[in-house]
Amino acid sequence: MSRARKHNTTPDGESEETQVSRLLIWLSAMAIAFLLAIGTKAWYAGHSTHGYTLWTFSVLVALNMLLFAFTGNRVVQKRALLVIVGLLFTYLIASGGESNTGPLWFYVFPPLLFYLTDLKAGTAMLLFCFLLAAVVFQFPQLPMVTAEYDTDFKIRFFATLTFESIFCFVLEASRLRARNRLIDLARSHEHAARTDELTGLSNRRDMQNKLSAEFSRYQRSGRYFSIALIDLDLFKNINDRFGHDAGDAVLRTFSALMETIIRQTDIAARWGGEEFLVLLPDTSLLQALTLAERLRAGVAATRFEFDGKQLPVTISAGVCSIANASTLDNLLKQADIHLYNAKEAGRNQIAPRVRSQDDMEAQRST
Ligand SMILES: Nc1nc2c(ncn2[C@@H]2O[C@H](COP(=O)(O)OP(=O)(O)OP(=O)(O)O)[C@@H](O)[C@H]2O)c(=O)[nH]1
Repeated sequence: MSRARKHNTTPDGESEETQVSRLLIWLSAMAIAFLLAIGTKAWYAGHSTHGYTLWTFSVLVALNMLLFAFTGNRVVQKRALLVIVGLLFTYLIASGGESNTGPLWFYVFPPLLFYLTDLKAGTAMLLFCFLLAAVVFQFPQLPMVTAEYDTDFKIRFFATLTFESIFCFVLEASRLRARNRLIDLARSHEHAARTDELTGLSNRRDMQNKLSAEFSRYQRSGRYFSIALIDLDLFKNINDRFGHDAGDAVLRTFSALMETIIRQTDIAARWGGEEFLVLLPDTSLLQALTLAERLRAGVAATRFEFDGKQLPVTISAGVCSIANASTLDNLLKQADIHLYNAKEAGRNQIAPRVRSQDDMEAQRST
């Protein structure tokens, strides 16, 4: 099985590895039934050694199933099954099975190999099996080799098996290609569903999920978090005076600037239009206010330009900590109220204004 297949889930949410496991169980069960039935038939037909050998293989397959049931180790189960099947086919070719029809079972091997291993390993194992068959066919006097096949059979056997192997290889390769393309497509769709196209930040839906996750974490562990709701001031004027493209450029530049200022663990999202929300895990109100102030000052100190013209860009922000809000709704409402207050107080500022902040500014101005 290909490496890429191992970590993926099917549309119904089941991992492919689980599907392979289920298939392996079915294959093993079928193999046991077949081996028991054909072994019994051989035994009744007087080929008791052949019958006993097939029964022994059915016991080995059953033991492998039991081993998997106890250990849950799929890799060992797959490898062991391949070894058992490989030994069985070697025996069937060497002994000829009943009426020299043993090699016919070999046709089961190519699809099974490609399904259980990847293309490279499957091809290598198939080549080894071809070599083994060639040796058995060519040297019937070898120890343990009891069958002899006529030339016509050998040629037809190799020709048809080669055709089947190439066919299986091409099918598996195109299946893998199509599957990888689907996975890439699903990934890019998933990314697009979470991302704001213009700024590359998380979009509102993604932020809502992250807020819910953070709130659950807070409920479980009591670890505080804060949010900052940020709005670009008089953004309509920028659009009106410099054009929509200039407005878009401001949104992009601001997003990039914000990402350089916040911590890696903080998450910034475009909440809608010219509004942004930053989620600050493990952050108190005071720390969040400090970060928001740093952002405000950073924006005020940055030269936003479009088409050689300087654009007047400032931000206002409302900050709130979960410590001051019992629910997510309340947290967002309070941040919105603070943002409104910041706008009302003249824009280019952060709210709430806590005493320490006021004090610092008062100290600075004296
Ligand atoms: N260029 C651009 N403009 C946008 C985008 N999304 C929203 N806007 C504009 O943002 C402007 C927001 O204007 P308002 O809600 O009046 O707010 P404001 O002009 O920022 O004023 P205050 O918020 O009170 O400071 C509107 O003109 C929207 O068209 C966008 O993706 N690109």
